[in-house]
Amino acid sequence: MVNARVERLCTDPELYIIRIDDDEIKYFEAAWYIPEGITYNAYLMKLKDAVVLFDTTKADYANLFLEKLRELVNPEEITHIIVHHTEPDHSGALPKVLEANNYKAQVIGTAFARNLLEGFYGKDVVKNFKVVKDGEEMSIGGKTFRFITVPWLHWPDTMITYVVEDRLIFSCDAGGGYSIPETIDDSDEEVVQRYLPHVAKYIVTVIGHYHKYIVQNIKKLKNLGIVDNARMILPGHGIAWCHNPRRIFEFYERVGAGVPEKDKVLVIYDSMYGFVERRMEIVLDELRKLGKKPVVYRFTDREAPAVSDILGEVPSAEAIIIGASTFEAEIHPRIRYTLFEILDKANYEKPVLIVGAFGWGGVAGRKIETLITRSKFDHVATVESKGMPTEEDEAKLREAVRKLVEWTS
Ligand SMILES: Cc1cc2nc3c(=O)[nH]c(=O)nc-3n(C[C@H](O)[C@H](O)[C@H](O)COP(=O)(O)O)c2cc1C
Repeated sequence: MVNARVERLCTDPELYIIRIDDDEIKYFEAAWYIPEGITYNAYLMKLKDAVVLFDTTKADYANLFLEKLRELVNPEEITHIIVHHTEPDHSGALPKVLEANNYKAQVIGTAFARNLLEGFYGKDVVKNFKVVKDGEEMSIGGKTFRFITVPWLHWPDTMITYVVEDRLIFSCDAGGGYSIPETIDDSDEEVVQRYLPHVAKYIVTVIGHYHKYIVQNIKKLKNLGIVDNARMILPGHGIAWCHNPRRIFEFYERVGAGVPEKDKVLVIYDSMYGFVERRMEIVLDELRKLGKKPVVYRFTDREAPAVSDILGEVPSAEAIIIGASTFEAEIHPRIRYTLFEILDKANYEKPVLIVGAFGWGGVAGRKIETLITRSKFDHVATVESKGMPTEEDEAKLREAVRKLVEWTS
């Protein structure tokens, strides 16, 4: 059941989180399988003469959101609504919130956000809209609100808000992650450790297409001197970083840059009748002999892992091994789709070994090789042969694995 949580994050300023815990969603953006669910975080700040709402929630949960909002404030008292990013998981409830507010609040966002909101919800939501530019400051309720654009993190409309006197960063999607963490903030290390892999999965699936902008935009915020001093980083999904806020942006930088975990080799393959599988047994044996720690995802007639999970593993891999069978003169469809998404969203400089099996004419290995050589990945070798691997094939596979491992050292 979808739940809502409201908690006070601090007393000075008086700041609350309204978190909708969505455990009913299956495919985020109708694409990414997330059985772990997701949260949509909005924040409410009560100041001397102002009440500021930072983002809202998904349209489906507008009534639940309003119910929780009313526990904190009469919606008509909201003076400002800051829209960091118009994707409807954050803006969907805005029309209902504005209706409950009698359109009294000023809505604040970038020029792009204004356009998108009008396109999504009509003219009413933008009739009291204030366009802000990069670096612009506004005095609200005695505090200085600085708006900083972070374009393509992950839409053109995206910005963050920095409340200068309190050193608070409201970062919306930047700093977010999948899953429904047990805690609201980062006070429990075990919760954080369980949560971080969901952050990596979120980064690659949602922001991955623009991953160079992750590093670029975080650098921009660091150069402004606001990250090192931040008291809290408050994202639109997942954990609110109230204790060690820098940690989440450091994690984002590592994922954005594809910093590998020592010895982790990501192995992905399909096998219809076990021929690719036999090759991968040899590959895995050689990898383990060389002290590597393979993480394996396989598509067979019994299992089909989520591509979103595979994507989340790419940034921290030292190297990747892709095994595929030739299927109707093409790469097997499962691997074709997985590879398409990896190249689009997790295109890193990492060594790749390709392993192929075919019946009457090898195509998959060569096609993968063409795609890999055109990407940022480094092509180490392609070992492709017919049916069941021979002793000669086995020797070639072991040699190729050794070459791959040397590449990582
Ligand atoms: C639906 C299907 C389509 C296939 N298409 C081709 C093909 O176009 N060219 C080819 O050489 N082999 C083709 N094969 C044969 C497989 O590539 C070959 O048997 C390979 O060893 C399969 O490995 P696997 O059982 O691990 O998937 C096809 C097999 C199937 C079941």
